[in-house]
Amino acid sequence: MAKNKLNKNWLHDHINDPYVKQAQKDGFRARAAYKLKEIDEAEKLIKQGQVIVDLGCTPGSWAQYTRRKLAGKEGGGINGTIIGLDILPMEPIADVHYIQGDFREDVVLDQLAAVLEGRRTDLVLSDMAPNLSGIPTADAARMEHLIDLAIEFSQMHLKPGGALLVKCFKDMGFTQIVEKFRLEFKTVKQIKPKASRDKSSEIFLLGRGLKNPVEYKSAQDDGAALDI
Ligand SMILES: C[S@@+](CC[C@H](N)C(=O)[O-])C[C@H]1O[C@@H](n2cnc3c(N)ncnc32)[C@H](O)[C@@H]1O
Repeated sequence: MAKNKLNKNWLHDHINDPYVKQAQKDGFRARAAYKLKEIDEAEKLIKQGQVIVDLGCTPGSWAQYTRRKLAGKEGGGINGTIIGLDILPMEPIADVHYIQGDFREDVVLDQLAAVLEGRRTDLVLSDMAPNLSGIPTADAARMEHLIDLAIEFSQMHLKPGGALLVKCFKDMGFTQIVEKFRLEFKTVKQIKPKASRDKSSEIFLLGRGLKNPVEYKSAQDDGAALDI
């Protein structure tokens, strides 16, 4: 199909999408908020007082939803901690600690660890998706790499009873990713929320309860890069 026609079809679908309209009404920056809302309502993931890490947070609709769930009744601050991370800049959201950086870099992992100050998290969310090259094997490898890193991060920073929710694509190394989840988590669930477009192969994996939590060590703790 010609590129112009594809763009027109996308625009038509976008304008008529009920979740896009709802997001505008509810003040969410993206329709993606409803994917997290649906999963959260079914799985009871987000609770007051939690420490939550939101990987790939820009433009911020998951962080907005999470913030609303942790907000106090009187509309003051939040009861809990939200840390968002993305390569791209994000317009600030009150009470959300935002870090700009690439999750694949050790220095960024150390920044996240510094903000956590030794606290283990209750919930790690990852809606990260790599820039696609159009080469299926390369794209699957990039997706798998991001999810491997999210699993490693969870082993080091999740509470033993915590949960990791990641976005996957059925046509991007999905079987291997499910296997890895089963190795690392006590329960694993596949979830396709209604807000996730039918024609997309997008699916979410929810892992609960770590089988092999490990202690966090920064690259510097390993003595890897000292130049003195
Ligand atoms: C689908 S968007 C996330 C939408 C977000 N959950 C929301 O509700 O607004 C995916 C995000 O993942 C980010 N991303 C992709 N690779 C990343 C990486 N290596 N490190 C950090 N962020 C990354 C992208 O920049 C993009 O903003």
